[in-house]
Amino acid sequence: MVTTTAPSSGETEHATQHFSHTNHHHSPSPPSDDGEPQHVLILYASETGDAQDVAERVARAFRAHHRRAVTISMDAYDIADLPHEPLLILITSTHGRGEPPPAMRALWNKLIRAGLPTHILEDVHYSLYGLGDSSYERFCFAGKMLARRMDSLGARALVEPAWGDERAPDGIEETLLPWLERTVAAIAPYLPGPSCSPRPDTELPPPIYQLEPVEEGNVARELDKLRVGRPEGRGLNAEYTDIPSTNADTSNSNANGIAKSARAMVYHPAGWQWATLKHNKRVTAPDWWQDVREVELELAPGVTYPPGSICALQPRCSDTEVDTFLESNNLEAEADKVFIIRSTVPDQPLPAHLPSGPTTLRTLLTHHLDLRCPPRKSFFEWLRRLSKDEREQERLDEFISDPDEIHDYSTRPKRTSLETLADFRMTTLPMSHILEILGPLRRRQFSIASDSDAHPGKIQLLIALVDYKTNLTIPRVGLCSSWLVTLPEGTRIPYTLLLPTLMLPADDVPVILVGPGTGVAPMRAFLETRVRRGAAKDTVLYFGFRSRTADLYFPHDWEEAEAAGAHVRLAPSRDGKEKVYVQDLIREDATMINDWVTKRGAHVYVCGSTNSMPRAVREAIGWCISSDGAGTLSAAEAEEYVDAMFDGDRGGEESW
Ligand SMILES: Cc1cc2nc3c(=O)[nH]c(=O)nc-3n(C[C@H](O)[C@H](O)[C@H](O)COP(=O)(O)O)c2cc1C
Repeated sequence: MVTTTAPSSGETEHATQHFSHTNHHHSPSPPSDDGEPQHVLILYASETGDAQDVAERVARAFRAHHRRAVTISMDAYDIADLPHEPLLILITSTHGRGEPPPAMRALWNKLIRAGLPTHILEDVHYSLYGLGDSSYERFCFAGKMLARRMDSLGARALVEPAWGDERAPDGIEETLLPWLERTVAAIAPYLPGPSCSPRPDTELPPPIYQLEPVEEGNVARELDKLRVGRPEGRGLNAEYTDIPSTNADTSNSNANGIAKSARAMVYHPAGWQWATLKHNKRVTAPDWWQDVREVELELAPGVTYPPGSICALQPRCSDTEVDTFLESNNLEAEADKVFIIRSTVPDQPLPAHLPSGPTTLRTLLTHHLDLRCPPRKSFFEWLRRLSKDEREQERLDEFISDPDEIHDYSTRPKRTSLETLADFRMTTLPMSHILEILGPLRRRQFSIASDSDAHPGKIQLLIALVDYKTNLTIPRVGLCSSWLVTLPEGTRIPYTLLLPTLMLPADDVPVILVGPGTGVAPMRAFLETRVRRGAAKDTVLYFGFRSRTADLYFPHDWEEAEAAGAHVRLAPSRDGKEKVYVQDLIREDATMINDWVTKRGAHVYVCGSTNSMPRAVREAIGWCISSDGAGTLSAAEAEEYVDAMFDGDRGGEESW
């Protein structure tokens, strides 16, 4: 919402400061002596890894054509360089309700400032690919907005933008391949390189990372280099932090001294902090099908956060899975050797998920790389390049040529990369390419369930242990939640805070909060804030759950909020003869809802783990304000009214 609004005129003043014409020294591609571009720059914004995977595939396509390509996440890019990028590829997904992924937000907010000269990007030639899901109302909206803004600032599209739809029968491949072909054909001729035929897809390319060994005596010195004078901005945006002893991983008794010193460090990107796990208690009944945890983290003194903030946690892979990987790829002897990762591609900074100081393969597999992610097409392409077994090659060719095969084999049953490797046991991953083949271990985001002032120095979360069955024999469990539930109290864990996408209005404006299941987490934070600010009587919470004895979270808080004057409406769907849902209770309160919405400008926030619930809530509110309920509007007018609330800033939805 905030990120997609039009620029306000108040921002005009400093708008051009972000696009310094003289600031060339950050440029990843200083023009060569004759001014020709040396590489194509691929800027991507990705939250769950798809757009990053596409960016790397695009870079490999250019390299296969003997052209240089540099990939940088948008949040690690200095926008001052943008006007000086002659050849640019932009790749972004869309999140929220048609919003840019967090990695695009800073760049986007600068791009939409009013007062930017309309020719500021006139030297930029670009090609753009957006990823999305057509079941969302605003399909590929972030990519579409970005393309429009690039054009309005004078940039020239070399190729028509294309949109990848994960719902399409062939997924994104349907549009990606033709777009990629056109993009390479349009851009490669401007880049230096031989005109010989491209490297075949099945040939292993030279590695883009070099693993430079570090001698035992130099580990501390290399770490100091990182600590002292750590440069700001892109490139070295990581730091090392000693893991407190409760977190020390002592499972590998073979580890030598060097390995231990490196393993005692866990990298975390700039902006991450450490918290102590204070509580991790199950709040669903012991015999209930779902294990939901109330988790409390204690923060460093002085850390506060606005209501509605999100807490991101970096999970870790289990020692057993890491050992399985090492063993099946014959890499046990390499596991604890210390090295520094260097990029072999000129101007290519290390991506944020890779540590810029000494590390080991074991550390990388535990904290940085994802062994659980269902393999994408690029993973099968890598296996095909590495495979020497004819039968496996045939099977891999089937996967590569038919997106349906990948969907049935990995996406739908959520087969992990590790399990896939076990199926292709004749093919092993070499140390030289592992960092390219395995994607980043992604942070997981949780809505904070507490108000910062009501719980000073604490973050409370409500986390459901994700486990479900597919057609695979071993049940699937979520990496982050399964890791969290094993942690003893007192464990130190890294976290970062993301700003809210839903924001409370002024205290005299009524607020309607709707949160079934664990979707109640941010609603509980909002309710606490409103009670603390004396706005309880103008706040109503609708909380849906199955049964009072099984999954009624935070029961005492609801009593306290009611005592303070708030309206708390509980909807247990299985306790009575008739099922009760949040939307039923909203209809029961038609008079109040109509008054609050149509006369007092109420805001509505909805959060939950289903796609149909937000629509049902909108319909219920529409009914309340229509002449069928307690209002005066026709059904069509009421629907339009509610949609306008959500399109503007009076409504917010978060679903997953
Ligand atoms: C919470 C959530 C919200 C999403 N919202 C939208 C949306 O509004 N429009 C859209 O086209 N795609 C939407 N998507 C689909 C993503 O854009 C798509 O899954 C994409 O492949 C993710 O790429 P990434 O992993 O690089 O972030 C959403 C996905 C999630 C998980």
